[in-house]
Amino acid sequence: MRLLTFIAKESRESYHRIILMATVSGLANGLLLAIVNHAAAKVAKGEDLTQFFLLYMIAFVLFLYGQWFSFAQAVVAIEDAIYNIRIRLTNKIRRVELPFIESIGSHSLYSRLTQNNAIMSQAIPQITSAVQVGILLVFSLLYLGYISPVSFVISILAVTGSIALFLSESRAIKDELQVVASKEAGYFALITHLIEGFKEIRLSQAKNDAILQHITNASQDTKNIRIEVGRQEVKMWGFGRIFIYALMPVLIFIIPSFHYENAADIFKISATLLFMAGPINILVNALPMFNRANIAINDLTFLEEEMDAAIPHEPADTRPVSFNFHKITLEGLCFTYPGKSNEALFSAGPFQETVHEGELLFIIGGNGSGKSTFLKLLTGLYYPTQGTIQVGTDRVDPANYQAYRELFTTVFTDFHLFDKIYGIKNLAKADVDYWLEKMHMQHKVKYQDGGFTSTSLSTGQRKRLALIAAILEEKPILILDEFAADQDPGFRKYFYETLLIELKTMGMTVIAVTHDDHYFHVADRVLKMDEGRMAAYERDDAGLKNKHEGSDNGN
Ligand SMILES: Nc1ncnc2c1ncn2[C@@H]1O[C@H](COP(=O)(O)OP(=O)(O)OP(=O)(O)O)[C@@H](O)[C@H]1O
Repeated sequence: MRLLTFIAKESRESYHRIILMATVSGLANGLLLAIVNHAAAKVAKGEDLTQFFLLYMIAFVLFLYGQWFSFAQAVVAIEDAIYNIRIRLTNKIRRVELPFIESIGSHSLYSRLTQNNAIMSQAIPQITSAVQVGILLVFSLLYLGYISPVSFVISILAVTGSIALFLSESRAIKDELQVVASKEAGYFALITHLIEGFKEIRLSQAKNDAILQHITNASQDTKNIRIEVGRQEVKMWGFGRIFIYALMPVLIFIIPSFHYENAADIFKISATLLFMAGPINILVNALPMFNRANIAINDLTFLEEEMDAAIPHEPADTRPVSFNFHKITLEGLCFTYPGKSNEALFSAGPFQETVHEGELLFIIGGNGSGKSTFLKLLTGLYYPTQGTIQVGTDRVDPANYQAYRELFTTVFTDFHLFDKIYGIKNLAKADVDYWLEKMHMQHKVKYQDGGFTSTSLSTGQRKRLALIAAILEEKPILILDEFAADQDPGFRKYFYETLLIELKTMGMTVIAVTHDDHYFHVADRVLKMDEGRMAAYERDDAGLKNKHEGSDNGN
C-alpha cells in the first residue's frame, strides 16, 4: 500500500513499534472474543468464571493500551511524514531553476502542494483506524479458523474475492479521481483569475458573466465526475457492509447442513461474525480515503521528481565560492525558451557584451524584444543554452552559478515585496531610515521588527520599498527592470538624475531596462535589444553619436 510505504519512508517514528502494538491490540481483541465465547459456554454449565474474568481484564488492558499507543503513534508518524515532505518540497522549491517555476505556473504549484497536504491530513484518522481494525480483523479470522477451519476457509475465500473486487473497482475510481484532481487544479486557476482580475471583472458585466459561466461549466464537469466516483464508492461501501451479513447465513445455515458443526461452535461463529461487523464498517468507510490519499501521495511524488529534475546537480567545486567583480564578459551567450515539444519559442542572443564595475548601463528596446530575458540570462536565473560568462578571468559554470548570482540584486517588473527584509544580517535602522528618506517614503512607512510597517501602498511606492531592500543587500550589481515606469514625473526625474548617480558614486554597477528616452543621457552606455539581439544604438542626446560596442557582434 503506497500510503503505508510513504509513512514508513517519511516518518522517523518507529513503524515497527506501531505495527507491533496494533498487532498486540488485535491479538488481545481476538482473545477477548475467545474469552467471552468460552465464558458464555461455561455460564451455561454453571462453572466458576473468575479465571475468565481475570483473563478478560488482562486482554482488555492490552487491547486498550495497544489501541491507544498505536493510534497515538500513528498520528505522530503521519503528521511527521506530512511535515517532512512539506519541508523537503519547500526546500526543493527554493532550489529549482526559474524556468521550472515559469513552466509549471505558480498557481498550479500552490494548489498541488496545499490540496495534497490537506487531503493527507484529512485522511489520517480514518486510515489509522482502518489499519488498526484491519489487524483486528485478521485476528478475528484466525480465531474463526481456530473454532471452525471450514468457516475460516470460506471466509478467507470471501475476503480474497472482496479484496480483488475492491482493487478492480478502485482502479477505475482512481483514474476518475485523477481527473477530479486536475479539474480541481483548473478550478483553482479560474478562481485565481476571478480574484486577481477582480477589478476588470467588476467593471464589465459581460466579462463577469462569461467567467462565471466558465467556472460553472468547469465545476459542473467536476461535479459529474465526483457523482460518478461517489456512486462507485457507495457500491463498494454497500458491498463491504453487506459482506458480513451475506457470509453469516452461509456459515450458520448452509455449511452446517453439509458439514457437522456442534451447536456451541455455531454460537461462537455467529458471535465472531457479529463482532467483525463493526470493524468491517470502519474499514469500508475508510476505503475512499485510501484512494484519495494514494493519489495525493502519487502527485506529490511526481511533483518532487519534476523538481529533482529541475534542480541542478552541481559538481563539487574546489574553487573559491565568491567572485571578485570588476568586469563581466558574455561570450556568444544564447538562451531559448523551449515549447511543449521542445520547439524554440523565442531565442535570445548570441550576446557579446562586457559590463564594467561602476557602469551605469541602460537597456532599451520594444516590447517582447528580449530585455527581461537578457537580464535573467545575465543574472544567472537562466542557464545559457550556448556561450560562456566570465567574471574577470574566472569562468562561470554550473558549479559556481550560485556564487555568480550573488553578485546581483534586482527589482524586476514583477518584483515581490517581502514582509521582512530577509537575508541581511545586522541591518542598522539608520541605514533603512536613510534610504526611506531618499525614496521620499519616510512619512509613509517606518522600519520596524525587521520589515516595513506597511506594504499596502501604491505600486510606485511598493517599488520604492523593493528598491530600498535591494540596495540594502549591498550587492555589487543592481538590476532594474522598468523601475521608473510606475513613478510620477517628479520622482522619475529625481530617480534618473540624482538617485542613479548616487548609486553609481557609491560604486554600484547599475543595469536598467528603460523606455524613458528623456534620460538616456544619464547612462554611460545604452544597449538596444531587437528581436532577441543587441542591435546598434545611436545616441543623439547632446549631439553625441556613439555606436555602442555591442554593435560589432554581427547585428
Ligand atoms: N517563460 C517564457 N516562456 C516562453 N516564452 C517566453 C517566456 N517569457 C518570455 N517569453 C517570450 O520571450 C520574448 C521576450 O520576452 P521578454 O519578456 O524578454 O521581452 P521584453 O523585451 O522584456 O518585453 P517588455 O518590454 O514587454 O517587458 C517574448 O516574445 C515572450 O513571448
